[in-house]
Parts: sequence; C-alpha cells; structure tokens
Amino acid sequence: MKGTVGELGEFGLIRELTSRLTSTPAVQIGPGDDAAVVAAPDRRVVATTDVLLEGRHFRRDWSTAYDVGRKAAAQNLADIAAMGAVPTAVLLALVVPAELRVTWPVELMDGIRDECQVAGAAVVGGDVVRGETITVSITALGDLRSRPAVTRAGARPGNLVAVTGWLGWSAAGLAVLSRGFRSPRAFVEAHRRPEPPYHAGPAAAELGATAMTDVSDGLVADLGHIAAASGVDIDVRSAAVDIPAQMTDIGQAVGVDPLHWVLTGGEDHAIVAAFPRDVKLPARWRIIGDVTAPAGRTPRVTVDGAPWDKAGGWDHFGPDA
Ligand SMILES: Nc1ncnc2c1ncn2[C@@H]1O[C@H](COP(=O)(O)OP(=O)(O)OP(=O)(O)O)[C@@H](O)[C@H]1O
Ligand SMILES: Cc1ncc(C[n+]2csc(CCOP(=O)(O)O)c2C)c(N)n1
Ligand SMILES: [Mg+2]
Ligand SMILES: [Mg+2]
Ligand SMILES: [Mg+2]
Repeated sequence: MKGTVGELGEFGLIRELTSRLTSTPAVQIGPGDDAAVVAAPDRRVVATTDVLLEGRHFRRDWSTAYDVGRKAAAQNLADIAAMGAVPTAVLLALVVPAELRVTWPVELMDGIRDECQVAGAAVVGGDVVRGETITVSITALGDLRSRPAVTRAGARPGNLVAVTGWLGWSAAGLAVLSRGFRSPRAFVEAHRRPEPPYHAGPAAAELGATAMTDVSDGLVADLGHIAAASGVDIDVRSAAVDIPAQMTDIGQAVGVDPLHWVLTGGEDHAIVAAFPRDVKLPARWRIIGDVTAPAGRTPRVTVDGAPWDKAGGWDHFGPDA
C-alpha cells in the first residue's frame, strides 16, 4: 500500500480500514452508517474505553502497528472480561498525522480485528481525525449473559485471592526494550502483544467470584482498587506468585528484582479475583493471597503481611511516568 494518510484522505482511509473488517452474528449494522447496531441479548450493555498514546503507551521503533492494534484491543477487551462479560463489539477512534504512511493505520486495524476475533468480538465503527500524536482510543462493549456483573466492590473477609494469566512479563519486556535490547524475545513479545485470558472473566463469574479486575497498572495497585472498593485488606503471599527462572536471569542482567515486575508491572492484563474459600478453581488459577477485615481506617494491600510502601504500579501522573 503506497502513500501517506494525507494523500489518501479521510474517506479513503476509512474505506481502507473498514474494508478489512470481519463481522459476527451480533452485529446488525456495522461500519458505514451514522452508528452501529449490536445485539444485546442480556439487555444490559457493559461498556469501557481506554486510550493508547504514542510515546506514552507505545513506541513505533519498539512495536509494529499490528502489535499496537492487538494491544489496544486487548486492554479494552480485558476490561470487559474482568466484569465477567463476553466482549461483543469495539469502536476505534484514531488520531494520525497526515505524513503517516497508510500502511500504519491499516496494519493497526488488522491487529485490532484479529484480537477482537480471539475474544469473539467485532469492530463496528470508529472515527478518524488528523492530529500530531498518534492516538488510538478504543471503546469496547460486552454482554453479561444473564450473570450479575463482578465488580471491584464485592470482596469479603475470608475470601481467597487468585490470579490467571501473565504477571510481570510485559514489565520485564519494557525494561529490556528501554535498555536498548530486543531479547529475550518472550518478554519483549509479551510487552508488544499481551495475551489476556479473556475466557477466565466469565468463567470466574460462573465460579462465584466476589470481586474481579484485570491487572493493567500492577498487581498491588489493582488489588488496591479492589481493597478500596470492597473496604477490605488484601495480603499477597509473594512465594505464591510465579517467577520464572528466565525472569530471574533477566532481572539479574538489568539489576531489577523480578518480584518488583511481578507485583507492580502492568499491561499483561492478567485477571485477578476474590473467591469464597470453598471454591473449586481450575488449575490455571493460582491462589496468591487472602482478603481480611480492614486493620486500619483505610483499606490496604500488604505483601507477606508487610505494608507495600513503594508504588504498586503505573500512575500516569506518578514520578516514573
Ligand atoms: N475521564 C474519565 N471520565 C469518566 N470516568 C473515568 C475517566 N477516567 C477513568 N474513569 C473511570 O474510572 C474507573 C477507573 O479507570 P481506570 O482507567 O483506572 O480503569 P481501567 O481502565 O480498568 O484501568 P487501565 O486504564 O489502567 O486499563 C473506570 O470505571 C473508568 O471508567
Ligand atoms: C513507550 C512506553 N513507555 C512506558 C510504558 C509503560 N506503561 C505505559 S501505560 C502503563 C500502564 C497502563 O496504562 P493505562 O492505565 O493507560 O492503561 C505502563 C506500564 C509503555 N507501555 N510504553
Ligand atoms: Mg482505563
Ligand atoms: Mg481494568
Ligand atoms: Mg491505568
């Protein structure tokens, strides 16, 4: 595909992007009209939005457009799953400079489409605007399939805390890329293209999860959101959190304690949930901690019983951002 976005024009670009999309039976009216129409069998619609900004969330010399598309879709689809819902549709609002080669947004769209397909959703619309910084804003919709939503607010003292998916892999990949390396590939790939366990969200709801979230900012930070919303304390047992040997090796090479990546690294979109103690969890879940009654006035997360006084994860206005 030749030329720049500016040469192709707004409607040429929209045609190019939408021509690559696939649909699902839930999509009654897709891209091309003033709005889309998506079936909502449950009669409640789960809705979420997240933005990716060049320089802040991705770098074009670190990730391909296709990878950015996969990641942009994944971070939104994971939020739908973390409510216990099944993703149905996404919308893409895209800001691009006129000088950008057309191949970039086209490959981005391919990535978004493919990640949606993994989760069972389809792209149903969007918007394209000219601007200086590439901005990928996605809105995702989902269906609860007759189950109650699993919020951040339902964790109760006596519950156990369990996680499924990757933890710390994206952060390790980011550390490697930040130091100018391109390997180990497994971590770099995890940073470029997270693999949220979408199926685990509705499965956890079915298993009776009392609270749930995806890990976007960091395990301690995101458990902190559950603690605050539920009015409980949460203790994480660090020995229960898996640190692969390869992560220990790369931690040694770059001078970082890998436990730091696992406890505070975001962007893997693992799913973490609280469950009643008598739950029968499938093997892919690891039990990593406990919910207790709040010891002080503000609910908090401890690690091995001790307060975590460092940052628990990413904060867009924090010192490391
Ligand atoms: N600008 C905003 N206007 C309205 N609500 C917002 C805004 N920003 C965030 N929120 C709401 O605040 C809550 C927490 O947002 P946050 O973005 O931290 O959650 P998240 O999307 O799960 O995490 P992440 O963005 O790290 O993936 C969500 O319910 C979100 O809808
Ligand atoms: C170039 C570059 N620099 C830094 C990072 C790290 N980073 C950015 S946002 C975020 C947390 C989730 O964000 P949000 O809350 O917006 O979903 C993290 C860990 C990156 N991915 N790329
Ligand atoms: Mg968000
Ligand atoms: Mg989330
Ligand atoms: Mg965040």
